[in-house]
Amino acid sequence: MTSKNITQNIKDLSSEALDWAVIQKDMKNKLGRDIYESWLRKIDFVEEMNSYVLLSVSTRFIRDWITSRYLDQILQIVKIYKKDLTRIEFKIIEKNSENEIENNITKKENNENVSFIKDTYLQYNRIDPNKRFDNFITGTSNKLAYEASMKVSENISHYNPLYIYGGVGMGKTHLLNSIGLSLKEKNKVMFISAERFMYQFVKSIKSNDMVKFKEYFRNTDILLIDDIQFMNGKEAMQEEFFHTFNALLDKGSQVIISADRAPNKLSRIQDRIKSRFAGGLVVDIQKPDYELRSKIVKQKTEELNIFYSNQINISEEIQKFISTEITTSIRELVGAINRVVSFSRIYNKVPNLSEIKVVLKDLLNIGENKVTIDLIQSTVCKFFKISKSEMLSSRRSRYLVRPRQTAIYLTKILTSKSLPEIGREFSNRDHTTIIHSVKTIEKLKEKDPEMTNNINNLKNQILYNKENEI
Ligand SMILES: Nc1ncnc2c1ncn2[C@@H]1O[C@H](COP(=O)(O)OP(=O)(O)OP(=O)(O)O)[C@@H](O)[C@H]1O
Repeated sequence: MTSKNITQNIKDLSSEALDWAVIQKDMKNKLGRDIYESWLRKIDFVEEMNSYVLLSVSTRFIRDWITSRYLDQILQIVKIYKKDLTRIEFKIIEKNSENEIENNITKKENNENVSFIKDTYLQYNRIDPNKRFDNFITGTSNKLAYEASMKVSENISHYNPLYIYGGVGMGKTHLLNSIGLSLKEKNKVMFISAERFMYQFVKSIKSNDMVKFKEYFRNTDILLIDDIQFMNGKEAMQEEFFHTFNALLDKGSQVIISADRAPNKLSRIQDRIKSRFAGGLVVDIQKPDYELRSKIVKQKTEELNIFYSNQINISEEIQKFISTEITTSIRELVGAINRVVSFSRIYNKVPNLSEIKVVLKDLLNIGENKVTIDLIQSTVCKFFKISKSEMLSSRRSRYLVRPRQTAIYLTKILTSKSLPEIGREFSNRDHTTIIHSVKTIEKLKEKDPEMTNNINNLKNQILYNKENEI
């Protein structure tokens, strides 16, 4: 199997019809089970046109939520299978029959004296048996977080709350899960992501089930809450969380929190909550150094080799290549090994180094992507001869609006930032302003060659530090 064949196989995928079930599976893997179950599972496929795909959801709220947070990632996944699709459109199709079914279930369960709401939580309280302390590999960057998690599992309320933070894919969920696993025999454990907490919270308000919601969360012995940064800006949810949190600490329950940043860096989260977080034990997980990366690669390769009865022998050279090149996160590292193993099983041979480069192309690119919003803003400001404070101001003079829209457009196409993230970097503008800016520039590009020229020029400067080539 040559690199050309592999590339061809990847290309061949584009000629097949879009299989929504496959895309849903990818969304689940890429964005995680919680986000998938809460929002993405509700998306139905309607039809595929030349350049866009039409999907449906049942309410405007769900559409807006998905559009503002996950649209980019969904499009990226869709493009893997159909690179010609450039847009996703949503249609609202109300699902009365689904609501009726849900109401009937509620009634049935109420009759049987089983709390509907409680069961709903339990469905999402699944602890993953594969993420344990004994398969968490430690190194300098995560040792402290690991040891603190072990301590909490041995001695509840010793450090309360325990707050673990670190970048994406560094092992925070793995540690929270391990704590949950080791304490669940003797304690009532609740493991939930902040996103799911929010979803249940909104659902309980809508269905007048707040009492049960409060009771359920306040009755737990161990509350593990993942990705707390997600609460940003959601005042009502923060209020509820704060009271739940205090009630739990008062009764001696253990609270463990994970986030992508330190408590004092959390944005749009009430100060009293941040200060509560900072009052417990705060530990971070840093980026893995080479030593840890190579330990993980070695151990995971050995595990998989044993699992597949010694049929997969990934050479030291390849192990070293992966450990050196994939530095972004442990998730990428583990993903890379899994991909190499899948390749070996499909093609019945271990890939050589040049094949590895094809198989892991997208992962290897991640580390090289150095385009930041700051770079885009500065380059655009220099190009249009305006200052950065003018660009970020709220002034609407024409000589500022176009450069601002251009910078927003370039951020959208050159980075993987979501619309709200881009909005925040442009002085907290709303995501609808961001959508409007992108659409305006797209339209202008179609009819104004000067605009196309400017955009190409700017793209070159940002990506390659060159002025005139594309
Ligand atoms: N030290 C480690 N040893 C073994 N596996 C690890 C380690 N750290 C992370 N992993 C694995 O890497 C993957 C990503 O880890 P995890 O989901 O815990 O990251 P995270 O920090 O919670 O990321 P996110 O912020 O995206 O939720 C998981 O499959 C996890 O089991």
